[in-house]
Amino acid sequence: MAEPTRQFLPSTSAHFGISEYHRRGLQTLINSNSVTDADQEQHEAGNSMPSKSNDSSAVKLSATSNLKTSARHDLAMIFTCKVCETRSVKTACRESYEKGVVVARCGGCNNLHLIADHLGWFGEPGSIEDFLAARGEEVKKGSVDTLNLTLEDLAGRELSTCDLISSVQSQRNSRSTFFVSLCWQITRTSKAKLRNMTTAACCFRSTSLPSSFSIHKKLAVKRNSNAVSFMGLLSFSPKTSSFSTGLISISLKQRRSKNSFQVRAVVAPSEAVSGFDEMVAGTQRKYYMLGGKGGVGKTSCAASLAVKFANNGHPTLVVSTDPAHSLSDSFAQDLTGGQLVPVEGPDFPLFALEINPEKAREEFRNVTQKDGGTGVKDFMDGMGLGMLVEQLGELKLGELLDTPPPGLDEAIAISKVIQFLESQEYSMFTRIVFDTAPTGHTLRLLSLPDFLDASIGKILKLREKIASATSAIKSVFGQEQNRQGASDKLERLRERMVKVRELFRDTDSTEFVIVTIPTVMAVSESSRLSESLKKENVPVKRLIVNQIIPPSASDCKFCAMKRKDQMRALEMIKSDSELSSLMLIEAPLVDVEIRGVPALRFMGDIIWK
Ligand SMILES: Nc1ncnc2c1ncn2[C@@H]1O[C@H](COP(=O)(O)OP(=O)(O)OP(=O)(O)O)[C@@H](O)[C@H]1O
Repeated sequence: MAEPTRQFLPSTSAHFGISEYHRRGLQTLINSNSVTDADQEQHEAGNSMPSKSNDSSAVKLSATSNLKTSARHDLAMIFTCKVCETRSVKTACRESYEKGVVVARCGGCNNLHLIADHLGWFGEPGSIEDFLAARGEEVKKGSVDTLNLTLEDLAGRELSTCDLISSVQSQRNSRSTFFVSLCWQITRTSKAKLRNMTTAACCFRSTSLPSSFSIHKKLAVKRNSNAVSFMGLLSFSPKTSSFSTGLISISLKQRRSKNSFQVRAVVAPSEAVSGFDEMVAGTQRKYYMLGGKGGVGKTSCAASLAVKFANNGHPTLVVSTDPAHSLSDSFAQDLTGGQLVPVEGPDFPLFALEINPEKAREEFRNVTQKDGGTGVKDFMDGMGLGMLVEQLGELKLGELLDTPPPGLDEAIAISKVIQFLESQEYSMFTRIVFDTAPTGHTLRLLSLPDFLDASIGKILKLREKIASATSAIKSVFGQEQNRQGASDKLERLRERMVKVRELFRDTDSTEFVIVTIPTVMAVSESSRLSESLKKENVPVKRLIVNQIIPPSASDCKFCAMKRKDQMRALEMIKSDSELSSLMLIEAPLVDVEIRGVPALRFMGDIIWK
C-alpha cells in the first residue's frame, strides 16, 4: 500500500485544548488499534485513507471534552480545509486522539485529514500537535474557559465577505444565566455554500456583545425541514473582562426539500416587486406598520412579512395593536397573554406580542386620575381653589378619562412596545412588524400623541401650581408622596407618547405599509389614509393590493365580473394622486386560508420579493 504523505498546514492561530471536566469511563476506551472518525454527524472514518495532500488543513482543536453529542466523542476540533476552504467542526474520541488514529473528513471536498496517528499507519507516529511542531507552527492549548473562538472561527472566513444582517443578544432566564442566540445572514453566494452545509457566517450587532466566544458544551441539535440548529453553552470574554456563560444557537440552512404547504391554484399577478432586498438590508432596527381597512388582509401581510424577515436572519417581533387581535389565528398558535411568545416554525427567532388594549387603557386611567383627573379636581374643590378648577375645565380632563379618545389604547400599546424594546433584554430584535388596527383607529392614533403630549403637559404644569399653592395643606393630608409618584408616571407616559410620535415620523427606521383590496371603497379609503399619513409626516412607500383574482380561462361569469371590477379599481389606484406614487405590490387571492407558518411563508414568498 502506498504510504500517503500527510501534510497539515495549521494556521498559526490554531489552538488546542482538552477540558478535564468530563473524563470518559474506561469502558468507553478505544483500544490502541482503533481508528476513530472525527465527525459529529457521520461515523465515516477508517473507510478511506487520508488524502495525500497538498491540501492542507488549518486545524483548530478546541477543548470540549464535556461535549455530549455522543458518549464516544469528547473532543472537538474546528478546522479549515485548505483544499476547499470549508470550515468544519468535528468531534472525536479523546483516547483515540491520544493513543490511536483519528482522521477527519472534510465536509466540503470529502478529503480525509490526519489528526492523530499514534500507530504509525501513515508515517511517523504522532498527532497534529507533533506535525505542527515539526513545521515550527504554533499550537495553542486552552481549557474550556480560555477557549476564545473568534467570529471568523465560526464563520470559517473573513466576516467582511459576509453580509452581516442580524444578531441576537440575550434574554436572562430565571437562573440569571444568559441565553444567547447568534443569528446571521449570509450573502447569496455564501447562502449557496450554506445549503451544502459547508460553512456558516455569524455576526454581532450589539456593541455590548463579546468580541470572542467559544462553544464549550453542545446541548442540542435541532433539525427541521430547512435548518439545523446547534444549541450549546457559550463562554465569551465580554468587555468587562470576566468570562460569562450562555447558550449559543447556530443554524445552518440546508436546501429546502419541498414546500410542505401546497396551494391548489395560484396565479401570481404581474411582477410583484416589493423591494424586499431593501427592507431586509442592514442590521439596524426597523419598524414596519401595516394598516388599512378592516378585513383586507393586514394581519396576513404583517405575519407573512415577519416570517420572511425571520427566515432571512432577522430576529423579529410581530406586534398586534389591533384591539381585535387575529395574530393567534393567523399563526395558528396561541399568542395571547400580553407577553412575548415565541412563534414555532421560522428558521430564526420570531416572537409575537398581542397587546391587551383594555389593560393599557386602564393603566392610563389610573395614572391620570391619581394626579390630574378627578383626584385633583376633588382635592382642589376641597381646598376652595376655584380658579384652578376653571383651568381643569379647559383641559377637558373628565372627558379624556371617562371616554378615552379612540386610538389611545393603541398609542399606549405602541408606547409599551417601545418601552420593551428599549430594554437590553430585547435589543436582539432587528425588525419589528406592527399589525395595526383598521384605518379609522390608526388615523386617530396618529394625531393622538400630539393631543396627549399637550394634555399631559398641562396636567403636569397644573400639578406644579397645586404643589406650590397648597404645599402646607398637603403635608397635613400626607398626600405629597403619592402625588409625586403619580406625577413621575405621568411624565414618563408623556415621554413615551412623544417617542411614539417620533417613531412614526422617523423615515430612517419606520415605514407604514398600506394594505388594501381592489374595490372602489377600499381604494378610496386607502387614498384618504395615505393623505393623512403624509400630512402627519409618516413615511409611506408601499401599497399592497391584496386578494386580486387571477385571470382565468374558465367561463366562470362571476369570476370574470369580479376580476373586471378589480381591474377597474387597480386603474383607479394608478390614477389616484395619493396612491399612484407608491410602490404597488399586487398579491393574489389564493384558494386556501392563509393560516399557520408554512402558509404565511408561502404568502410571504409571493408578496415580499
Ligand atoms: N391573499 C389572500 N388570499 C386568500 N385569503 C386571504 C388573503 N389575504 C387574506 N386572506 C384571508 O382573509 C381573512 C382576513 O385576513 P386578515 O385577518 O389578514 O385581515 P385583517 O385586515 O387583518 O382583518 P381585521 O381588520 O379584521 O384584523 C383571513 O381569513 C385570511 O386568511
